[in-house]
Amino acid sequence: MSEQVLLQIAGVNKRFGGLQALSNVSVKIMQGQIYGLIGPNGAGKTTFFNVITGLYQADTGSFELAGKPYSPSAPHEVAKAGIARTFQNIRLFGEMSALENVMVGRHVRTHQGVLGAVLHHKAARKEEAEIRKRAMELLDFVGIAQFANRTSRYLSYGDQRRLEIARALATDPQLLALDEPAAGMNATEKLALRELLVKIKAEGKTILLIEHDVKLVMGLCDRLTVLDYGKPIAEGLPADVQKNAAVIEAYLGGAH
Ligand SMILES: Nc1ncnc2c1ncn2[C@@H]1O[C@H](COP(=O)(O)OP(=O)(O)OP(=O)(O)O)[C@@H](O)[C@H]1O
Repeated sequence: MSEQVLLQIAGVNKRFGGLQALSNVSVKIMQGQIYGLIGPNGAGKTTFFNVITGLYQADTGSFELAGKPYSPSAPHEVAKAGIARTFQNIRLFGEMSALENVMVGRHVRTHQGVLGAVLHHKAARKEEAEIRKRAMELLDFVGIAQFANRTSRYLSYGDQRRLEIARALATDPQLLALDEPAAGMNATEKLALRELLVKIKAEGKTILLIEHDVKLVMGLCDRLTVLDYGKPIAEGLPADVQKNAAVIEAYLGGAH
């Protein structure tokens, strides 16, 4: 199988006042990989996600997705370019049904404007039916089709996380960026999440994963980068990173 680079990011710096939150961070993620980003609290992982998804502007850095430069200047532009993300703190539309949440995600890829939808043009109606169908398929794919019509805030925590992933997948992303998807999950939910991520990978998607659960990261990721105080201190295969002295010192040897 010929390996292709999907995401290449080089030389990212980001400063908040006196704090250098990211120092010369670079990653190269190959198509179809699950790539992990780990590090102790405050290491800069979420800041890096926010930079690559357009929520924060980097001070420096170059960004390439599938061989094309992209400019992470605004979240909707990033979604159009083919990156979808979830958040550390779940951000669903709580009063909307599970199905509606996924349909909203799908709208990034649709053609009829808001006006078409409002006026219920024939083409808009047809597109809406297609969106609904695809959204149902995605709910089924993540394993919560039976809750399609349930108001999303009444879903269990694990199912809300699955719903967030379904909504992100609805944009047909080339890269799915997950910010601590296992946070707050019990062991059974984590196991199910792991299976879901393996299934998403099997569909040919590329995943960038921030995760605190080291066992999950080590078992799932093809490669990973470790950040500490905003600096990359190791990069490579999980088995090698696990043995790296700087990593053990900074992270694995501590709370884990
Ligand atoms: N908007 C901001 N303004 C000022 N400082 C910020 C901002 N966002 C993040 N920081 C700081 O940047 C550093 C990196 O934070 P970040 O949230 O990226 O770390 P993290 O690795 O994701 O941590 P955690 O594992 O706890 O989520 C921290 O010191 C944090 O306080």
